[in-house]
Amino acid sequence: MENEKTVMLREIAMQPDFVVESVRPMLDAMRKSLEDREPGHLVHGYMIGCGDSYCAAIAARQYMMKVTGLTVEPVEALEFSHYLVEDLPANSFVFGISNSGTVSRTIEGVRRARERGAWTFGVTVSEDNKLAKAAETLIKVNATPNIKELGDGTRVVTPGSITYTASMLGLYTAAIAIGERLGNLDADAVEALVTELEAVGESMRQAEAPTRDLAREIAPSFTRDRHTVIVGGGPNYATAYFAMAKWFESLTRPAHLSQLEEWAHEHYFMTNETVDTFIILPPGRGRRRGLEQARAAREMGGRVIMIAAASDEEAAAAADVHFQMPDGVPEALTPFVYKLPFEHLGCEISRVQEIPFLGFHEPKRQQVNFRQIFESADFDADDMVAAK
Ligand SMILES: N[C@@H]1[C@@H](O)[C@H](O)[C@@H](COP(=O)(O)O)O[C@@H]1O
Repeated sequence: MENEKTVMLREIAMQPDFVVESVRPMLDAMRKSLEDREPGHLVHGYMIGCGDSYCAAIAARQYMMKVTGLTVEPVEALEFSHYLVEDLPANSFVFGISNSGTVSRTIEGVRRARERGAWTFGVTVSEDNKLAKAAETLIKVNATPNIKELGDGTRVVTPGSITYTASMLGLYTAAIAIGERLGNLDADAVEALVTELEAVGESMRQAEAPTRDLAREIAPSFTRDRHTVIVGGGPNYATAYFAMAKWFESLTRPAHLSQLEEWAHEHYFMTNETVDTFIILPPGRGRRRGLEQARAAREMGGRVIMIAAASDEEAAAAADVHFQMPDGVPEALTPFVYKLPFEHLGCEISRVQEIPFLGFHEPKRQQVNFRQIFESADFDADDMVAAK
C-alpha cells in the first residue's frame, strides 16, 4: 500500500496547478448555473459546513461580501440546521459545503433551508451525492476526495488539503459570478479578480518548497510534552481553525484554536516555555495586533512561530521561526497560501514521529467516526417542534 504521507504530500503539491487551471472553468460553470434563476432578490447569504468545509465558509466571508455586495455569514452546520434556519429571513441563499456530499448536518441544513424557500447551492465534488441532490444548484469542485481508493484497491484517508482549497475556490468563484450577475462587478473588475485568483495559485507554487523544507527541519521539535496554540483573525481565523484540525487529524494530538484578539483573554494564561504559539500574520488589518500578541507570547517564555510575508521584518524579529510567505497576496486571498505550513507540519511531524493519520489504523476509530458524521439521524421539522 502506498504510504499515506506520500499521498498527502502529493495532494499538497497538486494545489498550485489545481488553482491556476480551475478558476476560469469553475467561474464559467457557475455563470451557467445562475442563468436558470433570477438572483436579483437575494439579500441574506449563509455558508454552512462541518470541519474543513466550515473553515472554507469562514475564509470566504470577507471576499463574498465585498464581491457580491450582499451580507453573507459562515455558520456551522448544526447551528444552522437546528437553530438559525427556523428564523431564516426571506430572500436568503445558502451554500452547503461538503467535499464528500454525505455529511448529515450539512445536507439537512440545505434541505431545511430549501423547504423555507431559500436558494440552495451544494459545493461538492459530484452531482450524484446526497448534498448535490438536496441542493437546487450544484457548484462542482473537482478535487480528489479525502477518502480515496488507490489503484491496488486499498483505501486511504488523509487530512484535507486540496479538498479545502477546492471548497474555497468554489466559494470565491461563486462570489465573482454572483457579483457579476447582480451588476456589482463590470467586465474589467471580473477579469481583475480572476487574474488575482490565478496569481494566488502561483504564490502557492512559490511557497511550496521552502515551506516543506522548513516544516521538515522543525518537525522533530514538536515533542509530545509541548502544547500548540494557533492564532488567526479575519479570513485567517479559518486558517487557524483548519490548522487545529490538521493537528487532530494528522497527529491525533490537541491544539488550541485562538481568535486573534481573544488570545490575550484566554490562551495567554497557559502561555509559558512549554507552549508553541503560531501567529498567522498576513499583511492587512490584523497585523498590528498579531505582532503585539507575538511579543507577549515570547515575553512569557513561549516559542513563537510566525506565518508572515517574506519581507515582513517586524514579524521576523518577533518570531523564533518565520514561515516566509510570498509578498503581495491580498489579505482576503491569504487563506489559500498561509495554510501550507500546517499541511506540511501535519505531514512531517506525523512521519517523523510515526503517527498514523486520524488513528484509523484502529478500525474502531474509523467505524465510530464515520457513524458519527455520515449516519447521524436527520433533524427534521418534527424535531424542531418537539424541542421547543
Ligand atoms: N475528517 C473529516 C474532515 O476532514 C472534513 O473536513 C469533515 C467535513 O467533511 P465534508 O467536507 O465531506 O462535509 O468531515 C470529517 O470530519
